Amino acid sequence: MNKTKIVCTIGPSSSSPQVLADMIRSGMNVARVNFSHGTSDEHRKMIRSIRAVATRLGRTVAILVDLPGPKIRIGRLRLEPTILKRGETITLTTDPASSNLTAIPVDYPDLPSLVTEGTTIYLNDGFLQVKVVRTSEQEVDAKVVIGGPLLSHKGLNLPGVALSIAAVTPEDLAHVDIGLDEGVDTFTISFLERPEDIRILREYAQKRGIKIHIVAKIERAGAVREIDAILAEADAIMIARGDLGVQIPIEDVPGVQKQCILKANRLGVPVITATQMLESMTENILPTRAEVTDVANAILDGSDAVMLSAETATGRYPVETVRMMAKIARSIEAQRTMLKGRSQLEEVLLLTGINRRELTVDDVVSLNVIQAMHALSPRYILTPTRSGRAPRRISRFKPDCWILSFCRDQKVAEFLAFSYGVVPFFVKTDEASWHDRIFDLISDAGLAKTGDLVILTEGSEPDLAGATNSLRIIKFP
Ligand SMILES: Nc1ncnc2c1ncn2[C@@H]1O[C@H](COP(=O)(O)OP(=O)(O)OP(=O)(O)O)[C@@H](O)[C@H]1O
Ligand SMILES: CC(=O)C(=O)O
Ligand SMILES: [K+]
Ligand SMILES: [Mg+2]
Repeated sequence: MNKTKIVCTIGPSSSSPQVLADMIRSGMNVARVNFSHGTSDEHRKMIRSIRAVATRLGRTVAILVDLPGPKIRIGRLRLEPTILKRGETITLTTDPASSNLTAIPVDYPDLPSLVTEGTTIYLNDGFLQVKVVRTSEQEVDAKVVIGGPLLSHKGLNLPGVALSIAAVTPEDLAHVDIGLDEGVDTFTISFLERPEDIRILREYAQKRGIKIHIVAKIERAGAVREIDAILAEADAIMIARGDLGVQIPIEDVPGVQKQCILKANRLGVPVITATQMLESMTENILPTRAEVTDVANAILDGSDAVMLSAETATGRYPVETVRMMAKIARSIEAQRTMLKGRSQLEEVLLLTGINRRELTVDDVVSLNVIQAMHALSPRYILTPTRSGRAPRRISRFKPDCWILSFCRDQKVAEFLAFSYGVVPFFVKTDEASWHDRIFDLISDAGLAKTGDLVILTEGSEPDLAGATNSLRIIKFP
């Protein structure tokens, strides 16, 4: 099994129970349902189908609802694909009832007022570019600079233009209601720039009495600037390289990715690296060498999870792509210590702690767990947890040893599907002492035998979240 978690976008290529089952068996940990595509009925059906298949296989698959946010999109095209030719002038219309049959519909009424003559508009993650020549109340005429085929519902980007709406729109809140009705509790916010949007979404769910997990998508220049504030509010972040690569210069993406990963690791916030990871597998049975190397480097840098988008949503080889992702992960994970020795994060934390005495109690406990692991090569790290914080603090170092985590809250256990090397167990127990229950569980599952060395973290007040303050090294009884 791979320690790096694999997130797969579900779409037409992967919605059948057979394909879903094969993807789960091949290593899918999280199913992403992008609410930007399809109808509410389809979203409900998809969520139920993913749950049904996972239950049948006896596997935990977390479901991630990706909210559309203020992303501007092309509407439904009359001609699929519509070919844009270099040099020709096209018309974008915001009027759904436009009589201009060749005009390209856009779902954003403010578009004509946001652009002026000379503005470059990027379509389909920047693969197509047009330059505005004139605007009217409901139309934008633009000259094609970079042409090619355009499909319905592809994104439209205006880098640097301030969008007039918040990242959590009224439509998003309606989508959240559907997700919550279906028992989903993990949502992404797309195109956010301000950490307030995370609070708005959290409070909305809280009004229904539900605690949700929020994944902040880093895909605008503003989000990169606000990364520290966003990391303080979000439960996880996603480096959404598709839109990011248009919103900031594409050559800046690798550096931003590395910075975001290190900052997220430092705080123990799970980080997903996303988009075009094995893009060529949408068409081909094998990825390029560059793609394989990109995935491996994203993992070595400290990604908790890697994501597949069109590869599994609309690609020809969804199952083979998941299998390939899992193989790349397993190979590089086995070489981690040899290639990097002590992780960059361990260095950073040890140095700040020694020089500036800034380490917190849980920094020290998690560092000690890692030191003990290096010295003793235990069978497992065992972490009872209330909030998921203790396993995440250890997981951020990307240890070679599996972290088995035990949790009384099913939603908290499910969210650990986003953390590297963590295997969550949902334990139905109110016993004050977890130990016997945990040891029974492990030996029943055939995971350890008498005499195996394990590291166990503990809190002096087991019912308190964030109270882990000690570790024990024990021989499995
Ligand atoms: N449920 C779906 N139905 C049809 N096509 C889908 C679905 N989900 C994804 N896709 C297709 O897969 C491609 C990549 O998926 P992805 O989820 O990354 O979407 P996206 O449109 O690029 O938007 P976002 O920026 O929100 O991720 C999309 O462009 C879309 O064509
Ligand atoms: C995943 C996503 O939203 C992006 O790459 O833009
Ligand atoms: K989306
Ligand atoms: Mg995006």
